[in-house]
Amino acid sequence: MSRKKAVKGKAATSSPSAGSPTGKGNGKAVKSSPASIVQGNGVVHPSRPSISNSSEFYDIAFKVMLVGDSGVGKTCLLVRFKDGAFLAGSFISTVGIDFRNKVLNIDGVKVKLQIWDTAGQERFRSVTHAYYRDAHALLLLYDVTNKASFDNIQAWLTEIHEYAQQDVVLMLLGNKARHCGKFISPITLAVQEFGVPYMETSAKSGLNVELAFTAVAKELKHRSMKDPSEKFKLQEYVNKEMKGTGCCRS
Ligand SMILES: Nc1nc2c(ncn2[C@@H]2O[C@H](COP(=O)(O)OP(=O)(O)OP(=O)(O)O)[C@@H](O)[C@H]2O)c(=O)[nH]1
Repeated sequence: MSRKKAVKGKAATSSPSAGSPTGKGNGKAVKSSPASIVQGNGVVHPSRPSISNSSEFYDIAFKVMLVGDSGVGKTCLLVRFKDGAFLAGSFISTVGIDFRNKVLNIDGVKVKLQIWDTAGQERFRSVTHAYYRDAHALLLLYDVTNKASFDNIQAWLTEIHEYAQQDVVLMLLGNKARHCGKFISPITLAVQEFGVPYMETSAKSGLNVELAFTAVAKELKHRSMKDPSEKFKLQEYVNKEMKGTGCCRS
């Protein structure tokens, strides 16, 4: 297997807010960065991301997209995974889309994840639609403390079925969860009805964040290697490794 070199992008976000597939949202602050690939008018050019070289080598690479309502914690989840830090303070909504890379060692194979952080706001929906078809995996986030974000899951799933590849790896993440015993919240129970692998995370504490990306990387690696001797079941793996049941907010 020839080893390739990873490239690194910078996360960048911005704008006022309000957004979900159903148009609901919560108005917030503005943030921007010179590394953002969003142009002045909010139009994104998928073929011209801002990238810089990095010295990390990898064997296989995949694109993973973070989607979900504005404010559920997509940017924070990515920052926690990439930098091990929590973006505390006032909520600054993402404008358009941006990405960060991380190379994971999955059973001796270097798997590069190029993780796209999308804006949850309705007004960027047409921009993010263009990226769905290239995504190998989608992490659909909701906020365990915000029922509206859970209620919007079905609308997000409809979008995903419309724009993403049929065989895309899909996982639901209930973010802002907290490890607090065996109690299982009504939302957690209801999420199981979607028949999509799910787990609960906290970008704030770091709970299960590494696991969410590792599980997806394992699934993608397993599919691409097509090794019949190696059986991998995403939900079973997550259930075995997951800490906490996420009944509380973090
Ligand atoms: N308590 C708690 N707060 C969180 C967590 N993750 C994110 N937040 C907070 O939730 C707010 C929104 O987080 P973001 O990561 O900006 O949300 P987003 O989904 O990227 O929002 P858009 O960019 O508008 O799509 C911020 O104030 C974060 O500090 C978490 O795990 N626990």
